[in-house]
Amino acid sequence: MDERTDDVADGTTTDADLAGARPAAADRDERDLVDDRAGHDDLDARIDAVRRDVAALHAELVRYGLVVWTGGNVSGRVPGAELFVIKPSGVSYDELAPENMIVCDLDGRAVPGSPGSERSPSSDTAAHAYVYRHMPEVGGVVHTHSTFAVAWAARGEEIPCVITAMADEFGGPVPVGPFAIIGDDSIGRGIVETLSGHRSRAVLMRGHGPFTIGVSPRDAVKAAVMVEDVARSVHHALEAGPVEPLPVDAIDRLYERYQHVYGQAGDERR
Ligand SMILES: O=C(CO)[C@@H](O)[C@@H](O)COP(=O)(O)O
Repeated sequence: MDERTDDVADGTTTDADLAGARPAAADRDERDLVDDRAGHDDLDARIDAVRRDVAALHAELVRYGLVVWTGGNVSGRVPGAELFVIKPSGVSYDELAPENMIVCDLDGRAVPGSPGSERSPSSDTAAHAYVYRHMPEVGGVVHTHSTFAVAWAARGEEIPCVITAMADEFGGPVPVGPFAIIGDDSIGRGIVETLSGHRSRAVLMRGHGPFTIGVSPRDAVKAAVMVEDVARSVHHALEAGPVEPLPVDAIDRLYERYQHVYGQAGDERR
């Protein structure tokens, strides 16, 4: 191990120092992973804050019944740095903690020697990284296998906007993205191609399940909770018979109200 990695072992080097390190692998981009204006000390604090936030938000997926076993994942962009934090792959939700979250660059590579990097990052890391590279406004990404949203994804059907809760949260139908197999950029590309310029913060990846985005990890988790809620409601409505989409002007008015009036002035989506 080089001196820098040795320092990590005894705690004298932090994420920030490593995140500022020139990429170790020769084939890495020469881009700077750190916003120089911010400085390293502040960066370490920002990374720690995202670690805490992302670790805590995984408990919300369990709380709302959106995942089973080790399925699903949450990530959060580190403000002012070309980095994001994501959970380790296949680790029990009971074990997840800030110190075992994994800091990755925007190519989805774990920062060498950073706390948690001894484990493999989520198997969806490439998808999350693709979204962060191509949607700079996105601060958080979530994936779940929540039952009703997965059922709509299995059928390859968008969820029609037939209730005001959908107009509020998604500004229209929840769209379906392409069938894509994990292992390269195809899931991430499907998310970006479907959601770029779209009001919805949720996409039903065909044959797989929901991915959601947000201005923050918490915003993306909220979208994951709400897409499962509306998927369930609309499914049950359809069981009783046909449904009618809301009028477009009503959807527009409800969406605008929800973005700019609902909640408090300091809310993050304002
Ligand atoms: O859906 C997939 C992959 O796309 C699951 O493996 C995913 O929910 C959980 O994987 P990770 O534990 O994050 O590696």
